[in-house]
Amino acid sequence: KPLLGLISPRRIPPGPISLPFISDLFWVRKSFTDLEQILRGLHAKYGPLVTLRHGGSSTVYIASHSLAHQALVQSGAVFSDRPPVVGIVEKITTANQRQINSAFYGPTWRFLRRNLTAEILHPSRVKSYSSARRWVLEILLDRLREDGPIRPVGHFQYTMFCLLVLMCFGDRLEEQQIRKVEAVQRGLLMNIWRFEILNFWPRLGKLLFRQRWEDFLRLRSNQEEVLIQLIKARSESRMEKKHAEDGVVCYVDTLLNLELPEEKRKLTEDEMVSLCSEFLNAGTDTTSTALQWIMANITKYPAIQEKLFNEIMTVMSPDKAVVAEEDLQKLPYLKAVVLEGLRRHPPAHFVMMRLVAEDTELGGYLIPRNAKVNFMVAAMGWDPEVWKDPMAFQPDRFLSGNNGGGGVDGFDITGSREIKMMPFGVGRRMCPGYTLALLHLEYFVANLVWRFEWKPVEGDQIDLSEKEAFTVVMKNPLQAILTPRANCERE
Ligand code: HEM
Repeated sequence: KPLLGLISPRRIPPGPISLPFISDLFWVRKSFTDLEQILRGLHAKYGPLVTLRHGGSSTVYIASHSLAHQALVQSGAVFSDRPPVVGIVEKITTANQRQINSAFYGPTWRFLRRNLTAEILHPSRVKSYSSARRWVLEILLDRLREDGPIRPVGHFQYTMFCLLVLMCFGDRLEEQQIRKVEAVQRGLLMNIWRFEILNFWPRLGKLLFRQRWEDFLRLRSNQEEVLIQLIKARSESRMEKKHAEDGVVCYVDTLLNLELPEEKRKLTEDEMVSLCSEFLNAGTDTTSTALQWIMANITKYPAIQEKLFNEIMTVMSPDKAVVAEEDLQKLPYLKAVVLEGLRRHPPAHFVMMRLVAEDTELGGYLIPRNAKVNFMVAAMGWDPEVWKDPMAFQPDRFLSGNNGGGGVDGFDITGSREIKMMPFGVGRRMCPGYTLALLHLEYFVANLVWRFEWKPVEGDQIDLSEKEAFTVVMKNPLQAILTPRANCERE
C-alpha cells in the first residue's frame, strides 16, 4: 500500500518509448510469436518487468518466477480482473462479458466458475464421464489403424472434440452433428486473427473492414443456430426425462438450472451459447495441441517411448485391452512425460490478460490501477536459472528431483507454494480445467503408446518448430508410422 506517497515507488516498469497510434500501427501486423521474441530482447535489456505499448494500450510483461508468485498468489485479489473486451470479443462473450475467461473479477465470474468446477469438473462428475472417454478412445484407435505414414493431429482434435461435445450436450450425437458443431466452432477460432483488426479500433474497424465484420457476424450467427438447436433439444429431453437414460449430467443441464444471483434471472440462449463455446474451445484445442507435442517427442526419442511402454506393462494383464484410468496413478513416468510436454511446449505462451485492481508495488516499480499485466509462460518453463538444459525433452527431471523438476508427486503445477512453470496459469484465474486436461493427456498418451509403436517416417527428423494458431502448434505437424503392438494382437 502506498504510504503518504513517500516510500511508494513512482516509476512504472521501463520499456521502449512508444507513441500512441504510430506504435499501434507497428503492431497491427505482428503476431504473438513476434511479440514474444521482441519481449525476450526487452527483458534482457530492462529486466523482468517491461512495459510495452501495443494493441491500443500498454501492458506490463512479467518474466520472473518470484514476481509472478508475488503478483498472482500473494496479491491474488489485485491481479485477478480482466480488461473490458471490445469489437468481436464483445459480441462473442455477449453483454457484460458472460464467459468465465473474460468475466470481470466479481460475483458473476465466481458464480459461473463455481458452476463449472463444482458441477462438471468435480472428481465424482469427471469419473461419470469415464465411459465417454473409453468410447472416444476407441474412435481414436480406430482412426489410427492405417497403413503408411499418418498425420494424427486431425484425429486428436476430432476425438477430443467428441469428448467435450458429449460433456457439454450429453447425448451421443451422430458424427454428422458433431462435425457441424466442430465446423462452426473452428470457423470462428481459425479466423480469430483475421478479425483481430476489428478489436484495435472497434468503430473505425467496422467501417474500414466491413467485409470482415460481416463475415464475423455470419460465423457467429451460424454458431448460435447450431448450438441453440442442441441446447433446446437437451432442454426438451430433460422435460421428457429422456436424459435420465444415460444418467450423465452435462454442462448444458447445469446452465439450464442456473439463475444469476444478482439479476435473479435465468441465462439467455445467447449467454448459454457463449459459455458452451468457451467450454468446447478451452478444452479441445489446448489438449489436442499438448497431445501432439507429447506424441512428437515420444516418436522422436525411442528410449523415452520404450521406458514409458515398460512402465505401462507393469499395470497390464492379459485380460486388459486398454490402460484403465485407475491405473494412471501407478505410472509416475507417464506423469513426468506429460509434465515435461507442458513445460517444453506449453499450448499457451501467455496467460489471458489481467487487469490490476489498485495501485500496487511489484519488483520496486509502481503497477498502476487498471494497468494490463501478462506473464511469460513459455519463457518461465525454459529459464536456465530454474531448469537445467531447459530446451531438452527430459521427463526424468520430474522423477529425480534434479534438473528443476522436484519429484513427480510433489510437483506443484498450481504454483501456490512456488512457481517453476505455469502452463495453466496460477492463482484465482488459473485454468479450472487443469486436472481434467492432465487426466485426458495421461489417459490418451498411455493408451496410444500401449497400442502402437510410434516411429518417424524414414528420413524425417521430426521438426519441433512452432507456429501460432489458436494455441502454439507444430509448424510441421507430426507424421509417424504406427505399428500395432504384438501385445494387442488379441484385439
Ligand atoms: C492442456 C490443456 C489446457 C491448457 C494448457 C489450458 C491453459 C489455460 C490458461 C493458460 C488459462 C489462463 C489462465 C490465466 O489467465 O491465468 C486458462 C483459462 C481457462 N481454462 Fe484452460 N487450459 C487447458 C484445458 C482446459 C479445459 C479442459 C477446460 C475446461 C473444460 C479449460 C477451461 C478454462 C477456463 C474456463 C478458463 C478461464 C478461467 C478464468 O478466467 O477464471 N481449460 N486455461
